[in-house]
Amino acid sequence: MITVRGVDIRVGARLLLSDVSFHIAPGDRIGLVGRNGAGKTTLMKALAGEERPAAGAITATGSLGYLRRRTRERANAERKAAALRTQADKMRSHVSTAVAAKNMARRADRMLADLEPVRRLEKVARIRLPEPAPCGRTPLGAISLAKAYGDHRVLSGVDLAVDRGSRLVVLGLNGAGKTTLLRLLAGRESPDTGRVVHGHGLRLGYFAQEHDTLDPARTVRQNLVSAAPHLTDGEARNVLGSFLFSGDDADKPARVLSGGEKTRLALAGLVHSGANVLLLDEPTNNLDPASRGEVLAAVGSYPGAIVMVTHDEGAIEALRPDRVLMLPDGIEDLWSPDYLDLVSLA
Ligand SMILES: Nc1ncnc2c1ncn2[C@@H]1O[C@H](COP(=O)(O)OP(=O)(O)OP(=O)(O)O)[C@@H](O)[C@H]1O
Repeated sequence: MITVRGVDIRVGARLLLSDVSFHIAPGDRIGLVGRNGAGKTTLMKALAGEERPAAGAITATGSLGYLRRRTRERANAERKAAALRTQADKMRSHVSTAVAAKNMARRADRMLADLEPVRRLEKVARIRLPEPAPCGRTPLGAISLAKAYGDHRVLSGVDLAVDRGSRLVVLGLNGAGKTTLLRLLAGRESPDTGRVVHGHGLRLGYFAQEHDTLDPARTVRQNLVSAAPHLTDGEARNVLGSFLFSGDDADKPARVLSGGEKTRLALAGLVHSGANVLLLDEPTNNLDPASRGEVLAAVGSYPGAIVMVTHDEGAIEALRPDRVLMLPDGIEDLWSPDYLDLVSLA
């Protein structure tokens, strides 16, 4: 699975590709068409990890991600080894530098010998996500939201615009109103003043910390199919497998699931529901490392918009937020890694 988001590629000073976004799922067949010099080969190199984009991001999950990392490491090592060899060639002819030249050439050889051979893909990425339903440019917004419980004012004057495919992380100390904001956006509660604005084509998916989106009496499979009714039996089985539910697990009632299993099931339903905006409240709570990895891969490659509350730095890395909203003040800013220090406090 590869997700390309807002990628710019420069060749020297020239901007060869600008704002390229698309998504490749396992089994997809894509033809790249363009005139000579349009950037087809450069884009292929970028997908393989040999070219770095000047802006935007290319992310790959599963064995594709592994392959891209190996390819990048190999390209770096080959560049360094070539530079060492060039330098060694220049120094070889002088008696005073001949020994150093020989050492440099040896170092270059060692650098290449240490590289793991680039392996062919052995299996495809496990999670295959459908495209979210089409929607307008800003599927979800909020205008001047305020909420109090009794005398306790939690939120006041919070404005928000969630653009298609955008990534927003909500940060704030305990009790700052993060869950309250997500509940207001999800329509689970009403604001005292202000309003939530639904844009054209909005399909909202809400992941609540308490898993109240699951029906405890229904089985794992039934819960998935009620969240994502378009799935065939075979697809539902594959989805459950990719979210680590195998064999008999599918027939268990949701009420017997552990906290981590409920999290996985709720997220499997959401990412396959056709939702184009996901509201995720602490989606990695209670997860063992394998489940957390699957969930983060799903979050990282989901092409719709996400509004996430989390105190998990790994979840932020997978999300790659564009913007941050700080509560209770409702201050919005472009995301910067400087905000990571605040994540564990949130
Ligand atoms: N139904 C309710 N009735 C009364 N007070 C509530 C209710 N829901 C939330 N609160 C209060 O509103 C404040 C904000 O709660 P909220 O759960 O939104 O905070 P949070 O930022 O998500 O906190 P945390 O990081 O601890 O999850 C808290 O003081 C909480 O006790």
